[in-house]
Amino acid sequence: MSAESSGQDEKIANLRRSIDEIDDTILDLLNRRVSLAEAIGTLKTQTGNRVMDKAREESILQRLAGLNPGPLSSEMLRRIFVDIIAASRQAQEPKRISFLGPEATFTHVAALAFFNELDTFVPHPSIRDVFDDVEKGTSRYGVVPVENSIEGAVNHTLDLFLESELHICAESYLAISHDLLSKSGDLEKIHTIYSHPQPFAQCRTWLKTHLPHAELVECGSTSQAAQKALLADDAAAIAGSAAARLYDLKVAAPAIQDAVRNTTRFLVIGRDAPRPTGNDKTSILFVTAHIPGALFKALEPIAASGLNMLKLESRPARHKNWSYVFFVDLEGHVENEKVKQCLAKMEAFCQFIKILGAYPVALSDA
Ligand SMILES: O=C(O)C(=O)C[C@]1(C(=O)O)C=C[C@@H](O)C=C1
Repeated sequence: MSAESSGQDEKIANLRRSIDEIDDTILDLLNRRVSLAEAIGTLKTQTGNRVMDKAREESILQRLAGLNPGPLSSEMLRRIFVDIIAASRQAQEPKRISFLGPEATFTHVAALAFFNELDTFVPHPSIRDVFDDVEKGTSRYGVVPVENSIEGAVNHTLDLFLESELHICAESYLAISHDLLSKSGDLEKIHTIYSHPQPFAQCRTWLKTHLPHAELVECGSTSQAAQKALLADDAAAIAGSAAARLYDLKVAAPAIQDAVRNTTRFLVIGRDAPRPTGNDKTSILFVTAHIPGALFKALEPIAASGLNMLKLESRPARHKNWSYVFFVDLEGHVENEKVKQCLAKMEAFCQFIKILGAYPVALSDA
């Protein structure tokens, strides 16, 4: 190779580096633009306005044409921005969201609170069905429970992350309050109570004290329990207030759960990778190597880097007996240098490590 052509190659490599840097900035700006358009979309749908505003779009295109110094041609500029606006408009459209149903369960309430009420919410009978729907692209997001402050982890959700390519896009906490609901709202009339095993467990003391002779009948969900309570005058259901509204039941006794603070954490799953906000967490899963002190060694970089470990959970690895998968939530975003370096150090002590997502920390009142 001649000295001249190797000089040219280096020049091209340098120019390409500059182009890569600009592309990074364009990508960041495009995502910021889409996020702003999403926020406008939410406000528009809340106020009943149409998303499409042709006049505003045209004024954006005219304004940019007037500002364009070249060498980009006016025609190309227009084409590019027509596509950029189309992408923003698409992000403003109502989304399809799958959740662990049926309707009026706490997961449904969490999904409604997190997304826009005008989005389409689709109930599914199992957590796996929610994952499947988002994986296939039928729904853009899924909402699933992941842990309860009293009952602990929702193991099925954790296990599905092992196989799934979906990310955790967000978390959301919901204070769980169980009401005793019946057709008349009269406590004296109640002889049979329907509910899911979890609410029964969480209301044990109240039930023993106030309705010790009532027959307790387990159902697949609190919504199903509410439907059963509609069928007899002496029946009641333990369920949330959303079920009372949906099935037109009256509150015979409000907030009958034994613990004052009962909060469930839900995850929003999808393909988005949220940008750092300055107050984020990163969720990972890993399988340790079969060496003495493997877990200690795998976790040591977290302590050494001064990062807060927000959660540590373990589940049996199904491919091998007495081998475990660990789930860890770390303070910080995976794009932060400190988190990146910490994960790189952890890798040396893990057979397998997977980043499940980096997303904004949600407020919890628990
Ligand atoms: O400004 C608005 O009203 C928007 O909704 C944002 C936006 C855009 O991407 O700039 C998107 C859709 C509308 O048709 C007009 C403009």
